Amino acid sequence: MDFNQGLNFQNGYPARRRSLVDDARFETLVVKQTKQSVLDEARLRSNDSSVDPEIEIDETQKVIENNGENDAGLTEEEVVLSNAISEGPEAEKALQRAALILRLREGMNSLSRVLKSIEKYQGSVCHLETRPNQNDTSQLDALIKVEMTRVSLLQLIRSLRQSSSLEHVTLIGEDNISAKNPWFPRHASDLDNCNHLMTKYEPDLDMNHPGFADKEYRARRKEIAEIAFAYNYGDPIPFIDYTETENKTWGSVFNTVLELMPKHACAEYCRVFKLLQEEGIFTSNKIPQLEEMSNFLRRHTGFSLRPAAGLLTARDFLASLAFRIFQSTQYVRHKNTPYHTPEPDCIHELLGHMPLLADPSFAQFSQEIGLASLGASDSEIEKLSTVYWFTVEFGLCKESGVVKAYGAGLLSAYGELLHALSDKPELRPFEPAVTAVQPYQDQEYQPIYYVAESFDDMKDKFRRWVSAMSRPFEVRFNPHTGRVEVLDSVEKLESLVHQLNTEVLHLSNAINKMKMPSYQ
Ligand SMILES: C[C@H](O)[C@H](O)[C@H]1CNc2nc(N)[nH]c(=O)c2N1
Ligand SMILES: N[C@@H](Cc1ccc(O)cc1)C(=O)O
Ligand SMILES: [Fe+2]
Repeated sequence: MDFNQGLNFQNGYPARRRSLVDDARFETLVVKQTKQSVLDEARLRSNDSSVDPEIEIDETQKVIENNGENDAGLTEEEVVLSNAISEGPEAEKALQRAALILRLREGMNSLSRVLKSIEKYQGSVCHLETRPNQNDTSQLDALIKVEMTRVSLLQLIRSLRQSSSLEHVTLIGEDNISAKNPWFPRHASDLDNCNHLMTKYEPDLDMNHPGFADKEYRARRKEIAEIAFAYNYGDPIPFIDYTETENKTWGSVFNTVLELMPKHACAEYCRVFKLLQEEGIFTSNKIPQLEEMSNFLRRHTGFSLRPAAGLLTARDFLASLAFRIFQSTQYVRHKNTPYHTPEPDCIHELLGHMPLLADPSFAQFSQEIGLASLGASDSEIEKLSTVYWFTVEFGLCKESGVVKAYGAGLLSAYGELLHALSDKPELRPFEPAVTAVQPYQDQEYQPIYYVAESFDDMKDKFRRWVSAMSRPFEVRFNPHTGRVEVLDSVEKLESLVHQLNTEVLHLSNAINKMKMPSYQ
């Protein structure tokens, strides 16, 4: 991933703010670069010599961990700040507004020292708040908004960090402090800013990735990711001329799923799968193009696709569902592991997710999850994505007493599908509030799956649980404008009620007409 293209800091909050889901913790640029060079070295060795790769991996891992620790003090904002400064003398002198959060050891005494430092670096204080620290009431937390040149700001932070009267200092983006008014996409075009990636399972960075030591594979993966980085809302999704190897990988997964499906997949999945075969989109000899799949979805449920460069943060991924948009990867898993891959690829998206997204009731439900995620707190996003994980990705349900799979991660990975339905894993009844706090990993087969009484029962339970979430406002997608509206005024609600009344009138007219003798 090219960090500059993949990240956008102008969209209201930096990536780290959106990805506090445990797994989704963003690496700082510094950590990433260090990791990259260590990994490059390791790769060189494992590519070009016959040294036992096991030993290499252990050693490299140690170096990564150490480096990670050393750089832990730099936040993403500080890295961005110092990068901005290095652009030239103009940039150095540009005034920057910023918010600092400080933990003061000696209460108000420390505060006066901090204010003096700000004065010394010719900064001005625009806002100041203090409160007792929640864990240790003898200490004080302060929020200080300042305005000063970027160079001075960086110097100030460094000097504050050295001060013994401060427990710690955090710099956060100026527009990132209001929890009451969080930024979230209001229109599908805003999703151009919602494509933050989690880099942990990229073949470039993860030594366990099946493509880690395959140069050609990594180049291809990168070439396809570039398409996603360059993509903007409204563009047609570029055609990919898949290689024979890629089509063969698809074919082997496709044929195995086709074989297992009648016995193991839920009815809704099987219904749309057949439709996709009839339309010639699902065939064993070629990977469907995202554009044709997007058009198919649009006709059935109004869902559409946009290309994604890799595994997205849960917040960004869920947000797009609010607009009935699914962010889909376009590259193909490594040929050596058709039965399972640690990161989503287009086989997972196409074979796993698409059939259910073309099902009207499931599409509606997916959009509701998306809407519930907009402006949700980090801990709510974490719960939401955990439930999503154990349902949409890895869910099992009963159908006339028989356990079937509806989770996309099972229907795109026959290795895991067979594992899930064997007697190896533990099966538990699906209960959103309990499932929401179950830890999971996505590198290997799951040890635990949740089984719903039925597919519909899962949707109902999930829906009820989602609507009880604590977000202090309600949102609605307006299909006429394609915008998400916050329902916060009597006027908006009145006009909505009017609109719904008109629809109800049409529905009751239809019922009355059907009841008339002339209709029979
Ligand atoms: C919301 C939840 O975390 C879920 O597993 C998401 C995460 N990011 C993703 N990103 C991509 N590209 N494709 C996916 O299927 C997902 N799934
Ligand atoms: N394991 C899935 C792909 C996948 C990986 C990670 C995820 O978060 C989701 C899906 C497969 O092999 O098809
Ligand atoms: Fe998925």
